Amino acid sequence: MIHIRNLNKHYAHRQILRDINLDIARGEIHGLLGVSGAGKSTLLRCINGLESFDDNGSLVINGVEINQLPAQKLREFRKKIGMIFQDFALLQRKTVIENVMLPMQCWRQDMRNIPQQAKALLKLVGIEDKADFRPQQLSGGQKQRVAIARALALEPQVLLCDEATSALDPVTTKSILDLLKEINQRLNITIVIVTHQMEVVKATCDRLSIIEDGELIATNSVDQIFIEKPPALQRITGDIAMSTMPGQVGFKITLPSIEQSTSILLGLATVVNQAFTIFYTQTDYCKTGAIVHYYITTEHQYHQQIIAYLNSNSVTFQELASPISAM
Ligand SMILES: Nc1ncnc2c1ncn2[C@@H]1O[C@H](COP(=O)(O)OP(=O)(O)OP(=O)(O)O)[C@@H](O)[C@H]1O
Repeated sequence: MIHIRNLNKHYAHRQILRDINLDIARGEIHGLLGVSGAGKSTLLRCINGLESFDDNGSLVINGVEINQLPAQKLREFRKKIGMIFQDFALLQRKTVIENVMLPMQCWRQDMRNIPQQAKALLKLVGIEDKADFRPQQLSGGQKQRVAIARALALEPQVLLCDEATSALDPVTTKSILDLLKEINQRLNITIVIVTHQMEVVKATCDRLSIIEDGELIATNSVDQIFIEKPPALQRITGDIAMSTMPGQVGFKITLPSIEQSTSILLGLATVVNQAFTIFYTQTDYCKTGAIVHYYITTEHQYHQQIIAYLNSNSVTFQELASPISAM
């Protein structure tokens, strides 16, 4: 659906995006995660055709190469891409339904059907009763629903979300994310979500890319990224470095479900004669289920048995730093 190859972007002499290569499948919800200034929004604007990029790069959406597309063709192409923003970008002097009708009026569709189509969109996003309100009479979540309805007005194939829930409280964020998932399922729209909120990615996205200083550092399914926790993700989450007590060995064990945890931990207890302690646990609730990270310590004599046991059960693990070996 979206194929990006060797995409570089400069502002004046400063390079903002570096050799981005990324494939996003039709119907996927893809997250772009990174710290502030990493280049997420710039990449989103390139996908939307709002920003140009270096000549040698390629960005193909639904079979159309958009690099250097003539202006009129680009305008036509952009009809198929909807976008929503953190600040909603609604016209304050127009009513809710007028905001939703605007893109259809601009593109001169059959004017008779427009009010009916706009009402259907408001129903889809759950605010048909607010059609005649003005944006300032709505809550943040309701405003974002209007923005989503307007973004869907031209029946886009792709919906781009730029920090769309960053200004919302957790409960409203969840309701907007649920709506995006419903739209993705019902309309089979490909969704790209730019965010710095880890919970948004976990709850909503199928796959995830991490951007750091303009470079795409990691791309994978969300659960695989949270199982592997590459250093780029740890830099965003600010994970604390755990170490063991002197004379002990420590491991971070990652298990892809709570059910699997029980059997692995029971097996581990047998291997070390029950002599281990779980001193910290952390759970990542992803769209596909819970990924649990256990931090354990045990006596040094069990070091090799634990490694053999974890390897034989294909468990993802990391050894924790030991103060003894560091001395
Ligand atoms: N129009 C512009 N002119 C010059 N530099 C720009 C422009 N737009 C963005 N930048 C720079 O490009 C870099 C990436 O910005 P971008 O907005 O893409 O980052 P981001 O990851 O989306 O950050 P945030 O999460 O804060 O929105 C930043 O250093 C920013 O200062």
